[in-house]
Amino acid sequence: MKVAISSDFFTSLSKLPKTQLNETIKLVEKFKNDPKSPGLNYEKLNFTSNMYSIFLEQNYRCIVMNPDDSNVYILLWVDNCDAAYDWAKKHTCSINSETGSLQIIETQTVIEEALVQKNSDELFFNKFTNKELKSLGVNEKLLDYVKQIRNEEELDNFRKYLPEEVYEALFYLLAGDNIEEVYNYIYPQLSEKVDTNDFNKALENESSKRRFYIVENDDEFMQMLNAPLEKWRVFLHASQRKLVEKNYNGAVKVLGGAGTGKTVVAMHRAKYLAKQSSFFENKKVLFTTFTKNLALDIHENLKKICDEKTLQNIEVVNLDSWVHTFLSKHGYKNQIVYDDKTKELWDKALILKNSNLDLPDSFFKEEWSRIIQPQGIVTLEEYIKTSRAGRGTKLNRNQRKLIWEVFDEYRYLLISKNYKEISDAINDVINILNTSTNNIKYSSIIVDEAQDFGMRAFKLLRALVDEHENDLFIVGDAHQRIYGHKVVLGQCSINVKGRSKKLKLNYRTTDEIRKWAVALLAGEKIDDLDEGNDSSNDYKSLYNGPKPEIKSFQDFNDELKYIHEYIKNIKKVDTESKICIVLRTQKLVDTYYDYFSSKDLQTLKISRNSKDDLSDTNVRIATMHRVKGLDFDHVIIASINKGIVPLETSEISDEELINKEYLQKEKSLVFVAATRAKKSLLVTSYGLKSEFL
Ligand SMILES: Nc1ncnc2c1ncn2[C@@H]1O[C@H](COP(=O)(O)OP(=O)(O)OP(=O)(O)O)[C@@H](O)[C@H]1O
Repeated sequence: MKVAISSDFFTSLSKLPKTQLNETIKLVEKFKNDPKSPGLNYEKLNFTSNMYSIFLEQNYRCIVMNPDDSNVYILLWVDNCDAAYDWAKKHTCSINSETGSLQIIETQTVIEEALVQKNSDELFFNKFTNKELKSLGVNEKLLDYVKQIRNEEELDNFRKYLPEEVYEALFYLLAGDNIEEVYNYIYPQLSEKVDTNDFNKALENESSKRRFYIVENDDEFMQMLNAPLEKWRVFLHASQRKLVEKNYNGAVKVLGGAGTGKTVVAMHRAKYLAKQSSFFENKKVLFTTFTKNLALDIHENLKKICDEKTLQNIEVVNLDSWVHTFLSKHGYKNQIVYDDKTKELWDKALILKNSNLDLPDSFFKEEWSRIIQPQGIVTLEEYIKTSRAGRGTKLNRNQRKLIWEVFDEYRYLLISKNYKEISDAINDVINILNTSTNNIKYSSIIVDEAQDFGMRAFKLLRALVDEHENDLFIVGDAHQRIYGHKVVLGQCSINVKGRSKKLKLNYRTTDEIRKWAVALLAGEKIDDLDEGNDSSNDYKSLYNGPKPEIKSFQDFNDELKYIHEYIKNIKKVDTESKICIVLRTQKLVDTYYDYFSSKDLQTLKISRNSKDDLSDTNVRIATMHRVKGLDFDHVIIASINKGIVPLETSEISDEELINKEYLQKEKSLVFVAATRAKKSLLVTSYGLKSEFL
């Protein structure tokens, strides 16, 4: 017996009134345990083959499919009696003879409506034969309609009638790919001949899994029923599922533009590994991120997709917190410090700068963070021998000696205060791990936001998991690097050769917003977290919406008033939507927060230490750094003025390479902020606007 539930069923379930919702959940539980249970009141629908209705109280019905002579039962829809019958009359659920996927097709409706927007464009799909279109999964009944589609707008109108993978295939054809390319991308695994009566097999088809869930695990299933709206929890895209459910012969790297579901994939991967209990020997899966608030959000989301036992096998923590906890357990006496605490020490150390060296102060800090710290250099001898590849200024032996005096002093000052920079603290962890008998090791490590991790962090992660099958799963996107410097995984003993993957479909952002954001980074060289480069050419979004609105104002008050009105207008039509105002600095966050709090607008600041409460509809205000990894329906990036973005800083160096990297990071910050938006993006400035606009 196989019991499955369609994604449309979840959608219809989420629209039920509370009483019917609870009743349906009870019924579904009964159904799942035994679809033939006498307690289920079945009625054969005579206007369709294979479909039945099950009675619920107060005249509600579930529509179920049970193909002839099969042991497959699929829940398709739930609604009030008339609407449920109407749905069943208008839809068929059958196996596509070309692709083998189970497709729900709306047949009895006036679908011409979707194609009313006649214009002079030629009928785009006319140039393809029926056989070609059918090979991509287009149902026989829809062929004539598909052939009337002229452009992307019409395809979008028609989208609701097409199975997702078929829409995608047509979208790629419109974008210029040929039939073979599209076929290989969407259906890479198809080879066998299709049996259109084998529903058991059809449910296992990769495309079917995007809309049918086979009920196997009770706890997991009940969790899904209680949160039916967020589809990513259950229905992964085939390209995502492929990465999750596979055994790899070592470390894997997954790249993907903003919103392509890297975090979703990483979470499902953690679940997949944590369920393989044989693999454990009491070791857990570590899921680590760069920022704390994202780790908290991920933990909340994992609770929604994992049963309790699986969840217990996963530890979710941002790496800095992990390091703090580990060291305090080991009686560490030093205080881990960040830039705010070290500034004073640098000022003192730089007094020793030799006046014969014509180098700005910023040079020393850069040299420290790019060469000395990542490579763990502690003596002059090591520094003299070290390669400084990638640094603009050349240094001879004597110059290195003179420079070292400043570093020596800076390190002395750190030691005298019992301060440790995070990378030194990480080194101490590695040393403890190497000497300790009670070695903490994980069965697997999943790394999200990998682009922001430094070299030492990766070395620590390497030390925390032995090299074996499925040891490391690293996801990231260097377009979004806003903290650290480029790291080459291969130099951290992490070999991903032959195991580098890429996600290409943006699920979050409209294509209009994606294009605007990608254009910000045009011409920048973006790395692939290893030795190569990454590109955005193959990164697409299948959603459309309004173009980003870019507005400049004379002064601050005009900008604030406009944003206020803009938000009020969104709230009128999209009352439950999540809106976020994103700013470059914390000071600006405070200013905007004070202003809007004094108006009739409910606002909240996103903090470093708390997870985002999805049910809260207050307008969020946050820095660009703080919104990393999150999503909102509407994003407003404000105060994009000259001097603020890119932020003018005394740290600007006269080394061309460094300045270029600084500018790239500032662009990445705007890129991250813009790509948080699902539906709309407003970008505002006042006075002189940023050069990025
Ligand atoms: N298969 C899917 N079906 C439906 N929604 C999905 C799917 N995969 C991802 N999403 C949605 O797309 C959005 C982006 O996903 P996610 O945060 O995992 O992307 P990301 O690549 O990690 O993004 P970023 O790098 O920009 O932080 C989320 O809202 C997520 O719920």
